[in-house]
Amino acid sequence: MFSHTRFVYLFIGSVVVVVILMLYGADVSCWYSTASTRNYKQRLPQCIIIGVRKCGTRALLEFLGVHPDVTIAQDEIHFFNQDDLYYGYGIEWYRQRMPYTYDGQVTMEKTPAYFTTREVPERIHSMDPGVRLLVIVRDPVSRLVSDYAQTLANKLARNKTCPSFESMVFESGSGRVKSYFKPVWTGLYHQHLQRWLAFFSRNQIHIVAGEQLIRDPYQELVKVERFLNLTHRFTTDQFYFNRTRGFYCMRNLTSGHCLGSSKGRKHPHVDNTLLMKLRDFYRPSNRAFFNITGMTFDWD
Ligand SMILES: Nc1ncnc2c1ncn2[C@@H]1O[C@H](COP(=O)(O)OS(=O)(=O)O)[C@@H](OP(=O)(O)O)[C@H]1O
Repeated sequence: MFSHTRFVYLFIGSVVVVVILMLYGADVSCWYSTASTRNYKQRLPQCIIIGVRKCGTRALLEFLGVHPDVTIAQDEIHFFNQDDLYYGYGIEWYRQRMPYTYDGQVTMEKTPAYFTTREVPERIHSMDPGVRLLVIVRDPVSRLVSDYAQTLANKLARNKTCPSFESMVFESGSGRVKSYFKPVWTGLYHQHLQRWLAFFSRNQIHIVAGEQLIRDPYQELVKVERFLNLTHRFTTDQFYFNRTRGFYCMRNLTSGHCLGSSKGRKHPHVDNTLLMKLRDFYRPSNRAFFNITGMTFDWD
């Protein structure tokens, strides 16, 4: 038999343990509210980061995941862009790839290939015409060099050689930009966005400035918070600048977390005349993009 005093000690001890766990960031809500009352289940995403590849999609997703009302799918799902594979499995397959969420939380996934794949806007629209979309963009010239840096790193990791940036991006005889080369046309943001606007209204699509997310993540995240009608829960101290990485990382009560080493690679040197040619190539598309979005960026 427990004495009265032992019971009091046990009770106080349990409260102390719970408080310590909460201080260390553990979610103990499930201990006092049953899963069924808060409807804990897998849901289709109410918000998708659709692109653009190499513009900061992973940083955006993980930073948004810091918000208590956002739950993110860790992997890129590629459901809507993989015709013969995943899309054929049906929407239930997709739902099962999503994290569990409570009522009122936003489920989010990111697959950058959605932005440039022709069939995807219609497919996402048929899943949910009211879905919110996030598009993060960056200077298309740096985006292209970043894409090349990734190809180069992957080849080197497999002990393979990689053609030069110049030979991949420019035609050998004429020196013209290979506009038909996927890494090049990915940066023609206005063309892709037009296809999305055939299915979604402009106010369903929020554009995130990639360079700004690098410089000051908090400010860009607050804009997304507003776009998604989330309660304001971001604070500046959730993000800290890591000098070694040269990027902002996330902080919780116990530790910090930076993105993996494949994010923020050193870019290979590209000759200035090639960069100038690429700037000329992208300029009309950039301007069309600024017109459609009603936004301007410091790349032109
Ligand atoms: N906080 C933080 N940490 C690290 N990296 C950051 C961060 N914020 C933005 N970025 C930029 O993200 C670029 C990679 O973009 P993505 O995540 O969209 O790449 S991918 O398409 O998923 O492969 C990556 O591009 P590169 O610098 O060219 O590697 C980064 O510039």
